[in-house]
Amino acid sequence: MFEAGAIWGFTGTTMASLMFFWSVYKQFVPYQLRDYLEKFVYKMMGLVSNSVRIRFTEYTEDKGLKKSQAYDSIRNYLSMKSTARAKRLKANETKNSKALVLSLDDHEAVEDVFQGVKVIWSSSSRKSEYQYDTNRNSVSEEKRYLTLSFHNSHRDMITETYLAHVLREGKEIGLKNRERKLYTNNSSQDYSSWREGRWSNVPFDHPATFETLAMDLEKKEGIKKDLLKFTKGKDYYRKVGKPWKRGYLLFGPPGTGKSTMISAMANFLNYDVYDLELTTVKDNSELKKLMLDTKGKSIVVIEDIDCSLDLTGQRKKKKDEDEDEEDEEKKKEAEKLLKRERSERESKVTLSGLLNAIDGLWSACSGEKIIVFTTNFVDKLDPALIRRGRMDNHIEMSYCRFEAFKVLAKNYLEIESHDMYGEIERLVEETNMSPADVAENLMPKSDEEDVETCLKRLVKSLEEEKEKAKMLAEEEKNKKAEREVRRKKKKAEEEEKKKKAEEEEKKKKKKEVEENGDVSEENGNKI
Ligand SMILES: Nc1ncnc2c1ncn2[C@@H]1O[C@H](COP(=O)(O)OP(=O)(O)OP(=O)(O)O)[C@@H](O)[C@H]1O
Ligand SMILES: [Mg+2]
Repeated sequence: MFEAGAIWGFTGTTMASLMFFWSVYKQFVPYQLRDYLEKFVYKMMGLVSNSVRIRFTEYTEDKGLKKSQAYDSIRNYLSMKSTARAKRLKANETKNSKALVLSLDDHEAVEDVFQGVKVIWSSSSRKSEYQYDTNRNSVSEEKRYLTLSFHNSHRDMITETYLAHVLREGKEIGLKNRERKLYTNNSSQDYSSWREGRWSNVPFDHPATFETLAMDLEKKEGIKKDLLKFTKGKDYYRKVGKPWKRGYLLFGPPGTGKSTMISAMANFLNYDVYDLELTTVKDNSELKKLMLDTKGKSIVVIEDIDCSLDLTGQRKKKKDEDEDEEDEEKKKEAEKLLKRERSERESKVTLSGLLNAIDGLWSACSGEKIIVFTTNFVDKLDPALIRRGRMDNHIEMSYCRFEAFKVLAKNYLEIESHDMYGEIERLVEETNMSPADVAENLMPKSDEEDVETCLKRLVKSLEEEKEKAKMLAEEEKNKKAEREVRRKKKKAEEEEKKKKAEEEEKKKKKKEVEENGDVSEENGNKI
């Protein structure tokens, strides 16, 4: 008995040669006859070969000549196979792709084996000469297509399993090779007046990675694991009935790497980034549309959420209570309030609108999405906004400690250790300096500056910072003591006032009693 594979091994190769022969020489046949002859040739081949052919065209004609996604995915898949096997390749510079895309050249064939079954892919093109341009001139247009040929006995496996495998793999390759984008929302005014899309984009090319991110190593590994688990969790999320998305809240003082972390996340996952500027969003429905316009495999970012909108329910109340806040803190707060008030005038997005945008019913439209909020003041956010399930992972970005310093020193000075490390370790653990400031000190300012100069500058800065912090703490202590004295004085004055008022009251009452007594005496005498 003959094995189907064996027959295909013989006839398949013959067929591929015949197809190749036909695709090369058909151009010499008048095009009026070509379709007719092609049908005939394929019919004859079908009779002797037992092979099945599926054709995938570059453009889907039924959708007004839209580029076929299946064709692109197959081309990506074949580019992987053909670079290794085919003799003639074609290099394309494709829009949205960061590298050249190599694919099968026209009239070239390549073999693929899946679950022990051999298939042949061939690439062809056909010139159609009955197209007309806008001036009614006849123009020829090349229509490309890929043909998959296989033995009839594998029809079910190929159509059900193999094709799904090819499309899936091809899509993955396409996503990996695509040029990633940084999107930013156009203000509602621009959007309506200029008829632009809701999002504008530029190529995303931030160099930050988890390797260059300075933070506690254990924490960093935890975040990477969490992200990887998320990307592989499609089935899991479906099983537990949750939309496939995850929220991260990054909080910490300025310059601790919150924005850098977002870029590192995007580079790690190969995702696009949507930087959502809430202050320019007109209202809740606009926000909903913006979110609907975002694609999967992306990170939606809202920076400085505490000053984007009036989402901080407790802020005013808290401000009244905490009269003892530092001056600097007050200044920052005032600035943020001003920014917020300005934004309130422009935007009518409310807390509930934002909550809906994050996890309303429709937010699950396109899966695999990460939402990141950043803030300098985590305590001031409404708990509803950051509860687990909405912001699943709360990550504190802290001042630079020794672990983080070592990463920065490796990035900026290419060193792993130095005699001064002991001193620096002690200083960074005692001082609150942001990684941004540490990095600035480590960066050589000229070619003459060597490692030692940079480390010395850092030590000097750390010492100054420590001294400053000490002075500030002292000042704060004095201020606190002064405030306590003032408070006590105020209390004593109030008590004195109260005492005086009580005495006055007593005197008044006594006088009244005395006067009333006189009157009653007078009245008594009269009676
Ligand atoms: N953890 C870090 N690792 C590496 N570089 C860092 C880190 N933190 C800060 N930097 C450096 O400092 C610069 C500023 O950091 P970044 O913008 O990420 O801070 P941020 O926390 O977002 O600050 P803000 O709260 O003001 O937005 C970055 O360009 C980066 O070079
Ligand atoms: Mg930032």
